[in-house]
Amino acid sequence: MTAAHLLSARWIVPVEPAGITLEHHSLLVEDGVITALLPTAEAHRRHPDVTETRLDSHALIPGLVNLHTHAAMSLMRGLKDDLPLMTWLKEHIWPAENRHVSAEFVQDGSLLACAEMLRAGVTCFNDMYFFPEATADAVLASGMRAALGIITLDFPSSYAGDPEDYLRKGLAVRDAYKGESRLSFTMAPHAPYTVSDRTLTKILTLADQLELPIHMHLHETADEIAGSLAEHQVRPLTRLQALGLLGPTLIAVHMVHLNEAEIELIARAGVHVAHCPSSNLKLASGIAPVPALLAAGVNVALGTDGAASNNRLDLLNEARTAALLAKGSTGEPTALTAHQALAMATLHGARALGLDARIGSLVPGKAADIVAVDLSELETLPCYDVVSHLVYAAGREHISHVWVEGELLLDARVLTKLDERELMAKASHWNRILGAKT
Ligand SMILES: CSC[C@H]1O[C@@H](n2cnc3c(O)ncnc32)[C@H](O)[C@@H]1O
Ligand SMILES: [Zn+2]
Repeated sequence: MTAAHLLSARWIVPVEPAGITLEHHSLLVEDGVITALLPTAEAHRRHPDVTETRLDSHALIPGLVNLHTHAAMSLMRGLKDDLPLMTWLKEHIWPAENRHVSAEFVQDGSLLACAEMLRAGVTCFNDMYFFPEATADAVLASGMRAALGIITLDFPSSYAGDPEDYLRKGLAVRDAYKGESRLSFTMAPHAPYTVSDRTLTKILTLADQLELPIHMHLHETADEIAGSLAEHQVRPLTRLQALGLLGPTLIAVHMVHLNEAEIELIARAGVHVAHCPSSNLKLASGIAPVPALLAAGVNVALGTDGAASNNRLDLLNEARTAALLAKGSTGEPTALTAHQALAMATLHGARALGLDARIGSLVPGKAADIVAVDLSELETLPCYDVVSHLVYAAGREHISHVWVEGELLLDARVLTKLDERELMAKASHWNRILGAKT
């Protein structure tokens, strides 16, 4: 996109202010930033010489924010299905990771995931995986944004030997990519059952010193709670509270098993929740109490989790699933509206990452991270309510264009910076390696 550009669309859903859909409006984008949102006729009068992209049957929405994934696990999609979390992890995923995960694996898997996410309208994702430097390179090649986890586990992997080693390596990656405006970092202890009190305390100190969010799986399964009661005599949240981890920098992933007191506790502490409905359903972990969390004032956003447990990196589908689950589990059709679901897929994720001053809605002053959805296909006709269609009727196949900082990354469903054939060849290569019987 040139220095100044008009994006004119049939509809614009800015997400902020909430509940608004504008018809026949334009976004003026200058040097990657939205500088005006105005009626198209007025935009033509005021800016007659500015180049324009006309999207006459499309809705423009903010880029989607995937608040929890393991991008490189796209190469493990469908490797092992239909198991509960701990059997899946201990008997299949962790052994496969120990044998196969390298910087090359992570780079190829992350590129594949970036391609899939861009084609699904995701412009920013919050990642937690081994070799984050390889994910960083993939993100920069794709043009997306990402928050990368400085991961920690108390056991060794093909990436690091002990918690100090994990932290040293992760912090070095953060130093190496300083100044990359599309990258940020989080402290990412894997889960309460894989990280000790001593390591968690160290991570909290680092997070405070470096002003980084903390990204952690939490209260995912009933077994996790039972294990914590057996080992620590308290539930995981109580343990983290005692360690001082509960606060507005914590992004707690899953939060399926919560009692009323815990919902109040995290609301008061300002903890953010990454709700991953498809992963929770597929691993039979349970259903997170999202309506109760929202009623308590918790910022709830959406994640796909990795492609090995979902098996799609499709955030619009998570918005639909979240809305349907909330209604079905409460018997209340207004428990989670389409507008709320879209806000969870955009602004709420940006807020959890501390990026809501820059992304998450289409308002002047924010970066031009924009998605165009084509609503002229027969699956989305007729159209009475655009937001209803975005959440309940449209699919990722209707996403036509994606921009990050005004840079066109998906043009009529074609990736502009990534080579789809090369990605497919790499996926086949790893398919042969991980699929080989030994
Ligand atoms: C420290 S790198 C991330 C680590 O997490 C594993 N993982 C993937 N999905 C889940 C999940 O739903 N709960 C817990 N852990 C998960 C992944 O395989 C890596 O080992
Ligand atoms: Zn996860």
